[in-house]
Amino acid sequence: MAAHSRGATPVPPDARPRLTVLSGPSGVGKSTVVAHMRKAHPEVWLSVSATTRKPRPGERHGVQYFFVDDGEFDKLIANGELLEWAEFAGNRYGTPREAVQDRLAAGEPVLLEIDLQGARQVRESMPDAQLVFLAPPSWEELVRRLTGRGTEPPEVIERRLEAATTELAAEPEFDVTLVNTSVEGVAQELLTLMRVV
Ligand SMILES: Nc1ncnc2c1ncn2[C@@H]1O[C@H](COP(=O)(O)OP(=O)(O)OP(=O)(O)O)[C@@H](O)[C@H]1O
Ligand SMILES: Nc1nc2c(ncn2[C@@H]2O[C@H](COP(=O)(O)O)[C@@H](O)[C@H]2O)c(=O)[nH]1
Repeated sequence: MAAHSRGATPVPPDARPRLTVLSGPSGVGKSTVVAHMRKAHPEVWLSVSATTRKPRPGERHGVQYFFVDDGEFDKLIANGELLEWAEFAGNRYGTPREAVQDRLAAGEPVLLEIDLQGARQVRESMPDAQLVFLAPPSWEELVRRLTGRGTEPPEVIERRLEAATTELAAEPEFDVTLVNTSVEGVAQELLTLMRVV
């Protein structure tokens, strides 16, 4: 099944987007889509963020995230080591700057999977970045996915859904919207937008 896009793809045919940002409400399926895409295309480089969130079962330091405490996160900010950072649902998350810059300098496509606040910061600091919004097929399906994942207690789900209303309202700020009806379809669309295939 194909993914649905809203709006024309804004990428000029002769340009290779150098930095792509994938955002969307918690539970919409960003990590699932990116994992699917990278299974077939391991050459797509995904930035590993730093976070103060505690690891979920199975998550490993340096793979899904660099898990740091508040003091370490403060130092990353103070030393200018983060390209962007934000507080989301009670934890802080940020993109390590140097690794992104190294990849861009090497001419490789770079993917960031970050929240709306981070996407806005990247838009400011790197106006050439391509901002992609991943939308759920419906609010009910978003709630189903976030709850069904089973990784957060009800009060955290509540906070994330509260943030989701703000994030969904910000969809028009993005260059393109992909509706996550099919993981395979969205992964394919993302590869096309990144000019990987
Ligand atoms: N197209 C889809 N159809 C049905 N279920 C899906 C689809 N895409 C993802 N899911 C499921 O939705 C749940 C949330 O997905 P995922 O963890 O990838 O979301 P996320 O956007 O990365 O969330 P967060 O921002 O909280 O990290 C998972 O259980 C995943 O298997
Ligand atoms: N602004 C940033 N947001 C980030 C970053 N890394 C992840 N995220 C976003 O946080 C939420 C919650 O993630 P979870 O793993 O706790 O479910 C989600 O929207 C991520 O996309 C980052 O470096 N900067």
